[in-house]
Amino acid sequence: MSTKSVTLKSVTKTFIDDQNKFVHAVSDVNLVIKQGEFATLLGPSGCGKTTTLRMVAGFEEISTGDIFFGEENVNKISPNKRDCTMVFQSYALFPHMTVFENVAYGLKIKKLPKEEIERKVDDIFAIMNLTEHKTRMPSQLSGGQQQRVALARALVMEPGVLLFDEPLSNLDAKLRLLMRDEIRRLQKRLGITAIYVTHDQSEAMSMSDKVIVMNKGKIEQIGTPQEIYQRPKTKFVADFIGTANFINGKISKVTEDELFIQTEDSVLKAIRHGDFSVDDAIQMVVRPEAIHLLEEESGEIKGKVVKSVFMGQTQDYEVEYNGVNLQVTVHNPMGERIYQVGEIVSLHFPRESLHVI
Ligand SMILES: Nc1ncnc2c1ncn2[C@@H]1O[C@H](COP(=O)(O)OP(=O)(O)OP(=O)(O)O)[C@@H](O)[C@H]1O
Repeated sequence: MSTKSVTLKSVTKTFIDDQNKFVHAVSDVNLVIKQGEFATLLGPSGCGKTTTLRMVAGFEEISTGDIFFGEENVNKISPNKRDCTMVFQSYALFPHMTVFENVAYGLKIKKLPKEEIERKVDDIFAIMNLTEHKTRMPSQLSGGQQQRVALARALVMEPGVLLFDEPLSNLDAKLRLLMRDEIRRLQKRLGITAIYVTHDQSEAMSMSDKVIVMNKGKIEQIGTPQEIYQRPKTKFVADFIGTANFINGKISKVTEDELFIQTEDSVLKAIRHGDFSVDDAIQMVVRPEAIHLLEEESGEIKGKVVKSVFMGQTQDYEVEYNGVNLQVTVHNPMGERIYQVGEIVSLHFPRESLHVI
């Protein structure tokens, strides 16, 4: 299987809606997905992720810009000639064909010899444990099984690029988790380049080498799941991925690797990433699990507990600090001191947990 990189250069898509108005669905998207990489387009409904994927597949013509598979510009190549296959949310299996015939269909169209088709389909069935369902009709399979057949049908074509359009949305929560693992396992095993569209952040975080966060047709940030979570570039990214607390402040001192930030009543220290100057008004992002709560007398920075809820695996707090309610999560609270509503606590912000945007 010769997998390919995918490059988007200044790609835009403008639609004209029913009222003859322009809709800028995708604006100036630049992106490189390396060979064998699993990249996820993530963002809220309407951010342009499906349109981007459909342009890669060739289902949607691009308005301006270029798309490359490897070195080849595919702008003018029709979808059926592009070296990619798409797995859809709706499975899109042929209801009148058996599982075997569904998976063999694309190879038949390609006019491969019968024996080769049988060998390839059998191989993919073996990899995916689908052999026992070979002679069944799609209607005799569960949703999860149907989606696995749809995945087998895409993989058997040995495409240069594999595309996924929210493939797990129709499955129940437990099956979604299993399928995530299965897709990722197969993608790694085959070393195939994959582009995956979802609005589910945990899906994106758990599967991807690279996450591309989109908002209003533009890319907000590209990074590994860790980078996106720990070092969001914008407020939008911080807010969209996980739970984020925001603290306003002003830079009071800059050293080679640290920032000192003056808040209303205290000075906090953060690790410096990027260029900042003294007096810059900034906002810090801090995740709920990164804030430590200590007894009142243990530190200088004080807050008041306004909510304290036992959630089993965690104790979730809201702590009022400088007029803002911070979300604080303590994992594995067994054996930890539980603070009650109304108590004054000390807040500790480890410097690596404060990220300045
Ligand atoms: N054929 C079309 N004609 C007009 N506008 C369109 C068309 N297709 C998409 N749009 C608009 O383009 C924007 C981006 O749509 P797109 O489907 O790419 O978003 P999305 O992020 O995939 O959202 P969702 O998760 O809801 O599918 C939206 O404002 C949408 O209404």
